[in-house]
Amino acid sequence: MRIHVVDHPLVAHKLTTLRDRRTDSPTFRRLADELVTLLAYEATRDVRTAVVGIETPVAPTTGVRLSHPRPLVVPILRAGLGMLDGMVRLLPTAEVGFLGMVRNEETLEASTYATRMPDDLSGRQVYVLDPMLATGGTLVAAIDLLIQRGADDVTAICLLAAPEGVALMERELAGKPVTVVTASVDERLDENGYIVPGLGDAGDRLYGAAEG
Ligand SMILES: O=P(O)(O)OC[C@H]1O[C@H](OP(=O)(O)OP(=O)(O)O)[C@H](O)[C@@H]1O
Ligand SMILES: O=c1cc[nH]c(=O)[nH]1
Ligand SMILES: [Mg+2]
Repeated sequence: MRIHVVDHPLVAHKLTTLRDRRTDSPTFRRLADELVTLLAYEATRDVRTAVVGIETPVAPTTGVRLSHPRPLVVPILRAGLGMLDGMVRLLPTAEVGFLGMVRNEETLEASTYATRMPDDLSGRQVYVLDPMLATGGTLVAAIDLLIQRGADDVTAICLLAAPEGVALMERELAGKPVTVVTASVDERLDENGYIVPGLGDAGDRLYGAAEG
């Protein structure tokens, strides 16, 4: 597994406002959207392309286009949905699948409540969107499923990560074709499994507190 922490002043600037508790939901949504586009620019450095021939108004030449099969983008509901628009703005032809996952607030175990994506991902390049890599339970389970279905290149884009989650991924996904791209690896997790300093509950800050 590889990890890439994007070191860029615009990323740091947007992340600082995102972390600020005074930032309201509409601003938080806009910043998450802008930030994912910047992270996605780095995360798609190895997106697969094919050489094509074209003609400009002046001369024939060659260029590149995204190759087939198209990349699959998988936001992890709920909070990952806040990253989808920013991602598909950069990859408008990507196919989109959905994974609904929730972490039990006491045990911190992740469970899956919805899966809507192709059964066969053989040879597919997949981009998983989840703002928070905390204990890592959610992303490990999500990526295991994608690899079981045949994905051979998985990149997780996270706004924030905790060292504990990165370590779990390194342990559980060792030797697998997985990359994590994030704006920051923070200090630690607190006793409730929240990233410190973090930004709080990403789902709640995007969409309001969830019941049930
Ligand atoms: O690394 P982990 O310890 O597994 O935690 C990370 C997960 O927790 C949050 O989801 P949450 O369960 O709060 O669901 P939500 O997106 O519906 O708010 C977050 O969006 C991640 O998916
Ligand atoms: O800090 C955290 C940890 C998990 N999920 C969140 O939304 N925030
Ligand atoms: Mg949440």
